[in-house]
Amino acid sequence: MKNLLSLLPYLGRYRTKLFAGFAFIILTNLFAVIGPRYIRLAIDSMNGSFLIEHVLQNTSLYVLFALLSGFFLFLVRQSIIVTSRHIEYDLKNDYYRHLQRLPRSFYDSTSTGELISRGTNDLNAVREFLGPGIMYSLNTFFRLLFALAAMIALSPKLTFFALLPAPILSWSVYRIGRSMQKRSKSIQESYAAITNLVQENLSGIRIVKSYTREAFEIDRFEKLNREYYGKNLSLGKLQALFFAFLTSLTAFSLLPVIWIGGKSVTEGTMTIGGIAQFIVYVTMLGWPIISIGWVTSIIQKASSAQARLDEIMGMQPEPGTEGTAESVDAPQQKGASGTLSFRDISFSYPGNEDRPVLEHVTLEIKAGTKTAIVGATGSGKTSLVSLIPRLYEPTGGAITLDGQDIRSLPLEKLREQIGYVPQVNFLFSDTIAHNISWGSRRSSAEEVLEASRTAMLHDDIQDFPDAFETMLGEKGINLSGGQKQRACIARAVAWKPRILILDDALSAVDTATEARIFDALLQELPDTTVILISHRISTVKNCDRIIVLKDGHIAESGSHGELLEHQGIYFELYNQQLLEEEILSLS
Ligand SMILES: Nc1ncnc2c1ncn2[C@@H]1O[C@H](COP(=O)(O)OP(=O)(O)OP(=O)(O)O)[C@@H](O)[C@H]1O
Repeated sequence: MKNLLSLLPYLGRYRTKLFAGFAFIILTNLFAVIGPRYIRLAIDSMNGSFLIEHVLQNTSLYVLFALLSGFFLFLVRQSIIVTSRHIEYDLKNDYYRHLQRLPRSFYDSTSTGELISRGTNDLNAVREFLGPGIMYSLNTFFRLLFALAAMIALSPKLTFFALLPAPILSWSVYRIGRSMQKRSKSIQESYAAITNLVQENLSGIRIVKSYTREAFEIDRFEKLNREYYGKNLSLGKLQALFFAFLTSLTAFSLLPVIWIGGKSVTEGTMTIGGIAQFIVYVTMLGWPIISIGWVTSIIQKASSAQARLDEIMGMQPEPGTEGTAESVDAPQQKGASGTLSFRDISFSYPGNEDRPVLEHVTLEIKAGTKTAIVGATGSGKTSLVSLIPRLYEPTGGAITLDGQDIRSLPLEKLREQIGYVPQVNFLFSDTIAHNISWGSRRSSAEEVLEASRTAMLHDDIQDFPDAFETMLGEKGINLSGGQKQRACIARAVAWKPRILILDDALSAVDTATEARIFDALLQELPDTTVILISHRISTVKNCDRIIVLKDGHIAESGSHGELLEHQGIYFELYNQQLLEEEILSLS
């Protein structure tokens, strides 16, 4: 229950509407409880003589109060349920905004399906609490308060007997409610697992199809779905039992009312109209008492859902992102010249601290130079460059940009200087023009055209049905692997970065084309500091400097000529690739 306290600031934002809703709940219940008084007066007015005016007058008043109660009930829904929708809107925005600010390392250990499930299923459970949950809790409270007061005023003795089943009711609500909470928590976990499976499967549908694992995946889905279905059925059964049990228990309350009430009428201590009024109250209390069980399950469900949301919302966002202290205090950087310096950098991935990936790397990359990083797979190339935009933080040492520690720069300002093309590229379901200008809020149509030329994608685009306006992805055409990679390079170029990082960015095109594209690219961007990761010597040989990484250390460094003279790892790699080319040309 205390998990729900984190919703207080949201409730506070809409306090006026909520207070109005609170007042409307009091009014609707007050009128609902006043109404039955006129049933008593109407019945008692018939005692001995039948005066139609009395009956009409009292029944009209009863109807009037019922109408007033209905009107305020309408306003209750308008204020409380509408507020819950406002808060749901705020919560969704905050959740998504927070997800955007969480560090890259968070996404290494959390599945997308899990995050989607929390943002939909859990958030919906919280919304149900904020709307129906709060509304029915307050309604039950005031209905009980007013109806009990009216019942005691009529007959304290009869009220006592009518309430005799109440302790059994409360105990049952508590016991069954706990069991329902356990089941709904387990349902939410199952739902998250299903979402994750579907999300992963649809993303990897090409692999599933190429390995003909459709039946296997259908089977996996069915298994999880059966589990989810079974859990829902078991909760449904429990709820059905719960409601049936509570409904019959409330009927038991009528027995003592009729028995002891009847005796009071014969003794002359109560009128028949009084008994009728009393019975209306007892039936009036039926639904609020039953809804205690329902509201309990809503609250319990929302409490575990909020705990799951808080787990994510409590995670530390990336330091220096908008709204955090670091970005406010940090000095404003107006465009760097692009000299990067790695000073004694060590690094291991979060959670893998015993496995160092980089150790004591010291390296200076001068502004405007072109540096290549080569090395065996797993030697730490991607890890090294991912420290530049601070996707991860080094465990030792510091990186400076134009002499300034990058940790002291606002993250946004730092990343504004960098164009990063990762190994695994990604394009959005949007037009090719929007994909290229995406992020670079300042790109004009000419700049998009220019960037596509630099990435040597322009000719391909002209062949697309709607040129730059061609839709990509789900609703549009699919690009070839090489075209996708060049579109991602064009996006980075359109960003006009000071520093351009290309991580194996053209692996899907042949060696000669890769070298040609890079040579052109390097010439087009004379002032940009370029860091290029590639396995191909033909691509890196024209760079100013080539760094050879081996097991997280810099093993060699120099120009193509210098490294060949050195006759080390690079030399071996060169000869190996030369040999491969010769064999290929012979075959
Ligand atoms: N997110 C991660 N969490 C934990 N370990 C990781 C993670 N990413 C990479 N590693 C490990 O870090 C080491 C270096 O990986 P990295 O991707 O930097 O190598 P690389 O030289 O770029 O390799 P490749 O040429 O295959 O891309 C590898 O041992 C890899 O298993």
